[in-house]
Amino acid sequence: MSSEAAKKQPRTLYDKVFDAHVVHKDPSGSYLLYIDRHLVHEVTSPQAFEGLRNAGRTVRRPDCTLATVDHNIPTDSRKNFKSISTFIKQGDSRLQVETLEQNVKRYNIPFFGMTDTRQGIVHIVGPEQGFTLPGTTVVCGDSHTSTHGAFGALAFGIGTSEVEHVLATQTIIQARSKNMRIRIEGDLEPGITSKDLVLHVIHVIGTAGGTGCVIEFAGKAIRNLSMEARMSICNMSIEAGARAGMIQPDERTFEYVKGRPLAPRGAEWEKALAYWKTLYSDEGAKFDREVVIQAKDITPTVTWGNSPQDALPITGKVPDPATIEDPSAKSSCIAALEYMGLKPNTPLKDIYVDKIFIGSCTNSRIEDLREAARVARGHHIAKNIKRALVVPGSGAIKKEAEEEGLDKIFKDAGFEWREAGCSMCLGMNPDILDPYERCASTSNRNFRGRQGALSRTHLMSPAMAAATAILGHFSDIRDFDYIDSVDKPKLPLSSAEELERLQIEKRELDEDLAEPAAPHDGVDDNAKVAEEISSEQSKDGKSSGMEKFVTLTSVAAPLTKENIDTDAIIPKQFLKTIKRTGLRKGLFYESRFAKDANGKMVPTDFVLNVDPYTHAKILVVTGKNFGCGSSREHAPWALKDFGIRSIIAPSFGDIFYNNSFKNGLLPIRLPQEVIEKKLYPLAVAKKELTVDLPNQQIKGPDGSVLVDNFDVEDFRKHCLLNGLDDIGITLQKVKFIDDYEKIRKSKFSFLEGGSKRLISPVREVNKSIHGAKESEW
Ligand SMILES: CC(C)[C@H](C(=O)O)[C@@H](O)C(=O)O
Ligand code: SF4
Repeated sequence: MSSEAAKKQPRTLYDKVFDAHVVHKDPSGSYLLYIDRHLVHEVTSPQAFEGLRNAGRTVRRPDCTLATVDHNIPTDSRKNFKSISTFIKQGDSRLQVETLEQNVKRYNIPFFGMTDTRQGIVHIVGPEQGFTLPGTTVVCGDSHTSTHGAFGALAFGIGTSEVEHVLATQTIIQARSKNMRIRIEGDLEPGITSKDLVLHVIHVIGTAGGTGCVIEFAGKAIRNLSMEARMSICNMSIEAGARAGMIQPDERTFEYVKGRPLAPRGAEWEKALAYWKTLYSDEGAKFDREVVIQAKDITPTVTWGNSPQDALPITGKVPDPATIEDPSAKSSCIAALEYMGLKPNTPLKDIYVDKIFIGSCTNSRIEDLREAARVARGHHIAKNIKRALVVPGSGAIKKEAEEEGLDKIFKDAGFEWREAGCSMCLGMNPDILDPYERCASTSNRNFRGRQGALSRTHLMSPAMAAATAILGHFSDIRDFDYIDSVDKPKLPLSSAEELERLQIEKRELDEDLAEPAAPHDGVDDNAKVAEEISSEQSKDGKSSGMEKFVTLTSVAAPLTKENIDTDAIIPKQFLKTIKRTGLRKGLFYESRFAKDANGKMVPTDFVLNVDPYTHAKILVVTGKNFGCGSSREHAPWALKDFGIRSIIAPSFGDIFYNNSFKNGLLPIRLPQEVIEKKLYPLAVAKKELTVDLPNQQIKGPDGSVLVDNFDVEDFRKHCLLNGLDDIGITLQKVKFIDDYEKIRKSKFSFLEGGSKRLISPVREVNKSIHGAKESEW
């Protein structure tokens, strides 16, 4: 079929955006895609800039790039801010922030630093500035880049090697994903938010439900949502395992974009609009998978376990493992309940918490803060709440909220009103939970240790988190006593009798779950660990480059868990490095080390601590979705540092899978039963396996072929066998990139200029973002 004929076939929204960005199709089937918008933050970029520098390369399109700091920065008031060196107390955090500042200066990249009102979480800032536009390709070294799909953009997270690739070439090497559509039919019931919707979806399809797919969210309930709500949904498509989430752009989208500082204007706006209106899935377009959900089935939803799919209606009870038949689901449930300190069958409404976090790239937009403030108005946080943080997603949102008086409502109610950043979403800054503390959080991940070592996170909407702060325990937001006027007397929160009953139950539960003395693995320990890493790191500063992979023979360490996320492979405190090496110690840190009676970290009996697996070069994992979650390339770096070169599992998180190849690691997908029957028993028996890449075979200790013709894309195989650097290969195709840019300049002229149209630096902005005159920026 000619490519013209192919284009006339009905296409999905994803296909259309993908096709419009193809720079070159390799005979092996992989594509080189042009990237319109590249967002950069301090955690995943230092090694990329370093690689660029070492290779003598430069940034191809600073005007298509926009940088900000978000993960590491303290959220304390910046009123007395003098300099980064005095403001950021944690040395490793400071180094990452300062390194980004140096890099943006060196490469002339538009940047929102700590004194700029526009600074904020990278996924809040892009849309807010009009940098994110419909139909564009958007990437960032961050898994929640999927957020920008709410505009009908193809937006996905990438690893640090890919960040380097985009900086150098403005392109990325991609395979086509599958098309999946999730239709939410009908209307949401009153009180139900986009967060409830997306948690419900993930519960239905599972955290691996979207693996290998780009999900288009459609249906009446989606069309009726605001842009903020659509962003929250696309944001969490990564938690459903998808490469990206997308929503067809419509009048609401155009209305949101119009007038933003970087949005096209005048004739360019009209040209853009005409194009954006062609961005929808054609009648008859083929979806590889369709899921239909009735909006009326969605209730206020909270999570109880350590995976976003562990979500239940607030009217429900903590699950009882005794009722679960599937052995691996049963054991996951038992482990999650133990970690979360929950008893089976406890009504969710009876769960008390210690801290509240309202923030993150999922739920820190103005609409979220308005919802939470409506709940907080006229009330006060309950006595058992030790801290309740409200962290706006950006300086601009903070300012807008203050203009509306939301900060006052929160402060009067006992909440802390903080400065913009990622904050307690993953606690790379000082905002963390202490061990065993329980938090009602509006963020997106409830992984073990995510908000601090041994922390317990429950995900929910901003309104539900605010109500939890007021009542001290979870509650059904549909029953909440809103005080719409502050003059109205405060309503009793719960009857005295009920409160007493809940408190007695909580005491009983606490006694039942009497825990060992809490090890404190907070900031101080993190700083210590980071110091150790720096001293381990190689001094030459070179990127580790790409090692050849041909054949590999080794014992294989067996792992049985499913959904092993990259937070578990390498926890957040190890991300504060500006090097790619020295991460061996951090690998599976929370599983490999625990405090002994004297508070000293000692090795556990985790498989990689047990001989001969201490020398294993292969991991055999029986559970699906290995490496899901965050895009941190530190996960394959740590595996490689430990000596692991190949991971065999039924499925992988997409970004982890990509990142592995970029570092000379070979991830192999095999059916679960093949792994369980043929490879796992040999791994447990400490026998050697051989991975033979040229022949795509796995052999047993006697040389017999156990797996023949395992799947690996030709291009990736070629690169691994020859130790080839992707960037070098792409730069050989620079003529195709030049040609694409010529066409882009005329066809998509409204994308030209990009971030370079920002006026910077800006210290004070007087108007709300929407409607501000360009000259004010
Ligand atoms: C630091 C970054 C790599 C990471 C991500 O990719 O998601 C972070 O934002 C997170 O939420 O865990
Ligand atoms: S998920 Fe959390 S840590 Fe990651 S970008 Fe969003 S706010 Fe930041």
